[in-house]
Amino acid sequence: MSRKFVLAAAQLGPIAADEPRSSAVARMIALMREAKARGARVVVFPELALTTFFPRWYTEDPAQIDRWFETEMPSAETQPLFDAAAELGIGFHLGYAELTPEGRHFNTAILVDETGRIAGKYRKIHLPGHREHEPWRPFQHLEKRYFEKGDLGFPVFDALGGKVGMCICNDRRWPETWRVLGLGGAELVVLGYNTPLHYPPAPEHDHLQYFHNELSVQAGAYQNGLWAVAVAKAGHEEGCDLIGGTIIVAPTGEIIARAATVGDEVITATVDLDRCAEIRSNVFNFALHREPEDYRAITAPRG
Ligand SMILES: CSCC[C@@H](NC(N)=O)C(=O)O
Repeated sequence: MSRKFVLAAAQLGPIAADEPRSSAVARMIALMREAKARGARVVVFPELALTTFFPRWYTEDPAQIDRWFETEMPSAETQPLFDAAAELGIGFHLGYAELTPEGRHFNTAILVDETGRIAGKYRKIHLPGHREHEPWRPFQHLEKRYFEKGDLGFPVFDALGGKVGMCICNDRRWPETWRVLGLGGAELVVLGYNTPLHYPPAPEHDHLQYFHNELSVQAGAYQNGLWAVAVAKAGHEEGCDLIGGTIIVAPTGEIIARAATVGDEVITATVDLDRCAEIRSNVFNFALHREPEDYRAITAPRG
């Protein structure tokens, strides 16, 4: 299978709280068709792409929370997305809230290959925000309340003719995420995000939200010699502004495609997985130049 292909990132604009999943799925199918028309082999959708970003609201009622979660994938409501992908022969990445048969809640993403097979699944490890209601905030960020920490590590999957790693939103800010994926051999990392423009605990950093997104993804790509795609759910959603800034980044750290809006938008780039060697055989040749004996503090237990 060719290791050179067109990759699409499908940014989503806001999803209202009362927008049915069928509407979000229809929007994604339209973006998927556009991606295919532009020659894409795979299209990457954002974190929690089926619903509004519900951790912005506090509730103690489990039923109010569970309604945002998927108990099966595909489900009746998401099957049309799988059907469209099979019809078009295109792979996709989808973020959603997962409720397992055991009653466990995860912030999850799957990678579906061009044959319709679920080739990979990841459950978010770095859960940002807080657990209890903090009424002083203009909106909540209750991922620590509504999700368990992911239990699948940072796996790397055989897909798209190469090695594909996944992470989700806040994970992208942590160099450890990228290095573990890089050590696992990832040649492409796919991720989605919901990032509010306003960060209530440190509003003096609000103007840096786009910069920090690019800084994190570009550094992760370059320092591990891999391709990265980071895809936003963007725009004014239920009173909260979410950044756009969807990007595709080469192993050199260069941004080669960037969204121009905060709405539904497809961007594409030609990805050659063999280009990872430009970095991985040189400055970040792990076998030659890494010094793990001196990195032990990184994996010391929380103190
Ligand atoms: C409250 S922390 C900042 C927001 C966080 N968002 C998610 N979804 O992880 C992010 O890292 O983009």
